Amino acid sequence: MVNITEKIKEIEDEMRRTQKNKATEYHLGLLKGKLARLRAQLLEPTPGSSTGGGAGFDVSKSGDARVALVGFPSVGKSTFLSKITKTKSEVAAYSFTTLTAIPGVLEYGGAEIQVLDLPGIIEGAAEGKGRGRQVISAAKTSDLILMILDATKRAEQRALLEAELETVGIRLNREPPNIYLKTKKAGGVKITFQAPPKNLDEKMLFNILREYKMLNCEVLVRDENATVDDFIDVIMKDHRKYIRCLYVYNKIDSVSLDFLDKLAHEPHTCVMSCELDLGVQDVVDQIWQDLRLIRIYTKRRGEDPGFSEALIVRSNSTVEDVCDQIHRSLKEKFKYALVWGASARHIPQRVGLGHAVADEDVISIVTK
Ligand SMILES: Nc1nc2c(ncn2[C@@H]2O[C@H](COP(=O)(O)OP(=O)(O)OP(=O)(O)O)[C@@H](O)[C@H]2O)c(=O)[nH]1
Ligand SMILES: [K+]
Ligand SMILES: [Mg+2]
Repeated sequence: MVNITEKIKEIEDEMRRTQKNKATEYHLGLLKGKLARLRAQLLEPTPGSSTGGGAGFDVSKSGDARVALVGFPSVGKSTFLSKITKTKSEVAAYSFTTLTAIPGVLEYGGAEIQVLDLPGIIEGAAEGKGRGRQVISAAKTSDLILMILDATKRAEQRALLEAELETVGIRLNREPPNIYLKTKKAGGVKITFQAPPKNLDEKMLFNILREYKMLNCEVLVRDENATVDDFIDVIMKDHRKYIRCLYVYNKIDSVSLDFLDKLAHEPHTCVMSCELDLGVQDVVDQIWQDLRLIRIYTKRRGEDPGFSEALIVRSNSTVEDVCDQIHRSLKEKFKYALVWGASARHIPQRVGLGHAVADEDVISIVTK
């Protein structure tokens, strides 16, 4: 493990020493590729060690979605968990009060959302400082990252944390790059650009593919703005995770109104004070929106829909997913469904298994 960390340092140093210009562009691209590979290795679990590698905390997933609370020490993660769930996680003024993952359940609109309170992380977490790697692994398994920030601390805290998550392959509030890559058994490398690329060229991609020993593959770059980093993300796609992130500034009781206003206008951002109970419910509402979960109410023929109990499915779900939520074998008996609500073109609309559902749809399933 030390060995890999040293190698990473060496490459990082070399990249810092190398001036950025046309002549060094290919070399830098190659170094980036090497770096991404080493970092992925660093996160592989090492056999025989219980703490090392990418092992997360031993908390099994439960409920309809998982939200991870990530932040520096003492920003108020445990205070927030204790406020929005029935779980009491220890709160104190000193750093590293929380030493492991503490799960709580947030009930919202009939859904159960698992919220994970995590130990604070510090700069260098991705390289294994503190419990950083475990925290980051837990964050990687979540559907939404809540980055809790202290409104009274320096502004760079957010960029520092983002960099730590970025280093281990988490991509916040971003879509996967629009690059198609398919490995083949033979035929060499074929690279096509849909439009003239602004930041890439064929030679650069060849070099990087060779570094990854990918000698037979087809590449189609659809995005003219794609970068070397995007290309590496596509190659390393098994190690990349695209997760939504909500930035939450806590302790706004201790900052000026002007500053508060500035923070509140940043994208994907909420502000709150757990101490004064300000904005906490807004954060909870935003969590629900960002999770993009869908509530489906079912209705039996001739009866009113059961609004007291919702079935929860993920965004982009279909009637088939709804059937699977109800019972594993239901879709074998499925004839058609009637849908009332936002996804229906007329009311009710008769649909098949492939119909995409929307939040608060009412569905009646008719079986054979
Ligand atoms: N002024 C102010 N203090 C707060 C607020 N929320 C939490 N605190 C205080 O901040 C300190 C740290 O709170 P914790 O909830 O333990 O923070 P944490 O992020 O869980 O800390 P670690 O587990 O050590 O990483 C405590 O003294 C809290 O009382 C707030 O809204 N305003
Ligand atoms: K603390
Ligand atoms: Mg804590």
